[in-house]
Amino acid sequence: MESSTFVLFGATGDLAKRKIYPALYNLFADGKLSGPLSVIGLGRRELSNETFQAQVLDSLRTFSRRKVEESAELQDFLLAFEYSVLDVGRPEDYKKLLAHVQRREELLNIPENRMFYLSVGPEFFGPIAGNINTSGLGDTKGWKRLIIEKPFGRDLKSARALNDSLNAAFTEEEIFRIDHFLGKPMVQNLEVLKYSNPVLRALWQNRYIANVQITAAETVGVEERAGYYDKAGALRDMFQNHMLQLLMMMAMQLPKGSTPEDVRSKKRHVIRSVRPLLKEDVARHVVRGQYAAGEIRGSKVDGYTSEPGIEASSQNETYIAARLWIDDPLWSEVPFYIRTGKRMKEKSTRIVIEFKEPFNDLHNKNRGKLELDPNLLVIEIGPGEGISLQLNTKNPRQHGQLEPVSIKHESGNPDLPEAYENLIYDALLGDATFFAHWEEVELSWQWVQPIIEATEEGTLPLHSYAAGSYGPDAADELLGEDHWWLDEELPAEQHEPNDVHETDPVAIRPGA
Ligand SMILES: NC(=O)C1=CN([C@@H]2O[C@H](COP(=O)(O)OP(=O)(O)OC[C@H]3O[C@@H](n4cnc5c(N)ncnc54)[C@H](OP(=O)(O)O)[C@@H]3O)[C@@H](O)[C@H]2O)C=CC1
Ligand SMILES: O=C1O[C@H](COP(=O)(O)O)[C@@H](O)[C@H](O)[C@H]1O
Repeated sequence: MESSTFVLFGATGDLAKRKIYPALYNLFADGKLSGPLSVIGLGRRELSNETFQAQVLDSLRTFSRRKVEESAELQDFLLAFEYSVLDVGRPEDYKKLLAHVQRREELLNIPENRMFYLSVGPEFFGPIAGNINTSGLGDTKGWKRLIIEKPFGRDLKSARALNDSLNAAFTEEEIFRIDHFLGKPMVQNLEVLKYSNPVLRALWQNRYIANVQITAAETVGVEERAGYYDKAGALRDMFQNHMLQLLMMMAMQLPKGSTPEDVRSKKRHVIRSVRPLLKEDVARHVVRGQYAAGEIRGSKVDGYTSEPGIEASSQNETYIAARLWIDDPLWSEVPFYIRTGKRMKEKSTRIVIEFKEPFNDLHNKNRGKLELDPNLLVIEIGPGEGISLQLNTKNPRQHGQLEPVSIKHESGNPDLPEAYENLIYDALLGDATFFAHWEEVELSWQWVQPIIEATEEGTLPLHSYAAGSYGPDAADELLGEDHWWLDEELPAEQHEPNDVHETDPVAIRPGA
């Protein structure tokens, strides 16, 4: 990797402290950052370099995955951080910044490679990009890149306007749109799972798959983000970006050895093939919910509208579920069920693939009931990572009765790189595989636009669900004859070892 200058807008903010500094430190400690490092932090408040470095150290001590110990290396790392005052709207501050960047490039003999990370509100993205352009910061002999955070627009129109403003200063190849779900190790593993396992590769299609369920359930509520969340809701906060990205990653098919552009083009194909929703049909395919008071793991919690900063009359959704189809020969007639919500029973992000059971249908039709449990492939994305496959087998201790067992692999490694580490590393390398391309973002907004409009026009009801539950009952109806696989029904939730050594990374466990 060539060395570069990391210019961080929003260096005094929450995201920088919780995610960006720890990610840079972990990359440094893992020996992944080659050459001299130069980080220039920016914000409106006045800070000396020493105070800024002390703040960075504090954030590492609090949030870093790796232990932070006094050492010469740690001192070197901290000395790479310098601070400049910059107000987004003041052109003269960009001139000062350019001089600062150039001084450090010369001193440390760093080529003119510049990474601009915008960890600030989206209203600043356009003005910053414009000022990078006009100040000369963007005229480099090396590369320049832009990392931006979500939210990327509020709807299709604003996302397009935002993209136009970025394109005035950066090409699509230079823009790295962070979706931290794409940095999660298991999400990055999805494609490898498919192409390196002929069994899965063969089964990954409508001939064998009955339905796919993608869930991101959280136990937390709105926390301290009332101002942002009450305007965003689950649709903008999670669904339009993270959930649809998971759908694309799950459904695309790639041959081994594909390039980053292949990955993005296959993802575009998936999202482009998702059957469009008509506004008048939204209520048949989408369920919105809001949490009411309830109990999570034995503790009583307030309802959404009693949370600090939320209006008692708020109609914002904290849960959303949708049923959709991909109009592609590989996936035709396979329903994809997607749901995400706050204050749900368990924290879990997972994909469940339910396989077809033609044998069941045959027996049901001809001879009554056999009722085999379906084969399930469960991909746990977080908080723990794992893969399990539920199969049916005969239990010799129960008169040969058929019962499900699961073959399970848990990564079992708590020290995996975090999403931000993976993504910042890739951006520094210029590898855009796990970043959202503009067309993916635009097509995602296009798909959710009728949901936004139906919500605004009041034709999409808001259902209540008790905190600590699985979401509103209406979301069950969305599945017709299928049903959501609940935490306790899935192999990943079975903890009784029974004949199996607890520490086996790959083990067969008795099923439900
Ligand atoms: N926090 C999180 O977990 C996540 C955040 N994001 C996104 O990341 C971005 C940053 O979020 P977060 O760190 O939480 O926000 P904060 O409010 O904590 O920080 C905002 C930062 O922007 C700077 N800033 C604000 N106004 C100006 C200005 N006029 N000129 C220059 N700098 C300014 C502030 O510095 P100062 O006050 O010194 O000027 C501060 O460093 C947002 O787009 C957010 O949506 C995305 C995912 C998760
Ligand atoms: O982007 C967001 O993601 C988090 C959930 O992320 P996870 O990595 O903890 O699963 C969510 O809480 C937040 O509302 C949303 O903005």
